[in-house]
Amino acid sequence: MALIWAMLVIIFILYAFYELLNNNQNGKRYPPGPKGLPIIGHLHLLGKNPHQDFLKLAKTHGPLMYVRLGLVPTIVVSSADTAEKVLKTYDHIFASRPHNEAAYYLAYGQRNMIAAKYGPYWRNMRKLCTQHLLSNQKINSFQSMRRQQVELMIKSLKNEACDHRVVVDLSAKILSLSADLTCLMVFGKKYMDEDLDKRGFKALVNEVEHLAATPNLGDFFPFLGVIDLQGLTRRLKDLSKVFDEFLEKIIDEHVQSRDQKQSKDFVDTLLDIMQSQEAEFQFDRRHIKAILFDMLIAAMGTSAAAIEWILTELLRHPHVMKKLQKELEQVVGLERMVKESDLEKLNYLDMVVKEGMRLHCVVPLMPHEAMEDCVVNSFHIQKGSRIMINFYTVQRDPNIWPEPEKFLPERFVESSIDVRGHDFQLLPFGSGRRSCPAMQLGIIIVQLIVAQLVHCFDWELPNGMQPCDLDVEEQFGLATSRENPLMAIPTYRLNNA
Ligand code: HEM
Repeated sequence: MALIWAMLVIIFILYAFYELLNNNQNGKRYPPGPKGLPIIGHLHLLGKNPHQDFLKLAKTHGPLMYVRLGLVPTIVVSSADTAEKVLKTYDHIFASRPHNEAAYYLAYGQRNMIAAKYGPYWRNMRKLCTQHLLSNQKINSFQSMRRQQVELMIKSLKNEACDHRVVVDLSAKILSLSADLTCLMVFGKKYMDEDLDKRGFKALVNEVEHLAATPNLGDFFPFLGVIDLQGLTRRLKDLSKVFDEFLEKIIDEHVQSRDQKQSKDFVDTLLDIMQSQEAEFQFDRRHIKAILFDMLIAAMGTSAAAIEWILTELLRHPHVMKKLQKELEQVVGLERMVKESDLEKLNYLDMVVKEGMRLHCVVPLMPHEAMEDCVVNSFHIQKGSRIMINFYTVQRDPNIWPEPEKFLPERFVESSIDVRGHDFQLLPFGSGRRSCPAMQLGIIIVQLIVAQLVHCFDWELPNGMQPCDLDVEEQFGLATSRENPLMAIPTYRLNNA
């Protein structure tokens, strides 16, 4: 009991000291924001979908809003103009990442690329990944693997569709395909549910995603990290041990079979780099494991969620689905499946994918950190602040997007706006130094799988459900996906049945 009292007194003194420091604003003008509570600041205003809560708050407080999450000063950016200032004009100031308990325990002390602080280490890691793992040449080398895996999924769906009007869990199918594509590219083989440990591969990846997205008191009150009031640190340490053993085993297997291989997965490429000592920084097994972990976590859920959302909207808008099928019939024909080389001719598909990614932002809030004091829109942002660019709000801004809640692929007719980070009103892959280094791969995977599923099957909702009744509830996470699985009835439509 005495210990608890002592701790409460320490917390109170620290808090009083913190408030004293923060109330002394030296005449600086800070961005507006809602009124906060003592100690917790604005944490109570955030629910299970914080990007939606921030959108509501931004309507009152504007495109540059100040909130305090526990002890962490946080700036929320909610317009394309302000996003451009943060991600382009002052990118050199905002390109770091804040401390993150989950990444600290799971990713070797934040040694992965996603969570690394800005500096020479991150720069070297990023250069190494973009040159050796995510280059166009490397992405193309996996083209036939992608074709085979997508065809396998179509075959399995076709077999299921033979049984009259079977309802399939499309979310699960897409996630499973995305896991297989990722594992084959990164590790050179697929991992089944029974792999990794008794909980199973996908369940553990799921757990990582869940823990990484759970608000951790240690991130908002740094001194609470060691106390682990929520029991999250214990779970994170347990998970990191399981993953570390798994990744060690994979590296050992690759070391043993290296000479017999013709095509190189990511592990082979990283082992080559380690042996050649060509990396411009100390590069050992720990770094290989951190990169492998990154690739797995960053790739699987994001692509799957984007595809799931686009199919959701196609099911909600049958006339768009029909129009896309028409384009596929004209460009590909009904005698064969879609190839990657068809994608550049599919203009309507491009519009459908852009509109799906605009309306359903898969990574709505990726945190950055200010490395120096800075003035944006005449407001002061202090060094160490967490910066959240709310891509979800930007992509639903009615001043830029008429009828922003509607799924209207036609809004991209005659428009040069694309998703590659130059147009600040549409940033599904971010922009600037910390933008997604696998943008090209992400676009290929999403376009290919959406096109294939729409080309090979007619889709119907189960139990007589009307398109407008299909829900769009979101589940915030590392990748924001559908809360409820997408269920639909496929009917094979190509002539080679
Ligand atoms: C549709 C699929 C994808 C979407 C929507 C997406 C989106 C994003 C976004 C929004 C960011 C953060 C930008 C920022 O901080 O401002 C990001 C970062 C990142 N993504 Fe992706 N991504 C996708 C696929 C992938 C894939 C397939 C990989 C790997 C194979 C990948 C690897 C990464 C990495 C390593 C980072 C961190 C970059 C850094 O901090 O320097 N992503 N992604």
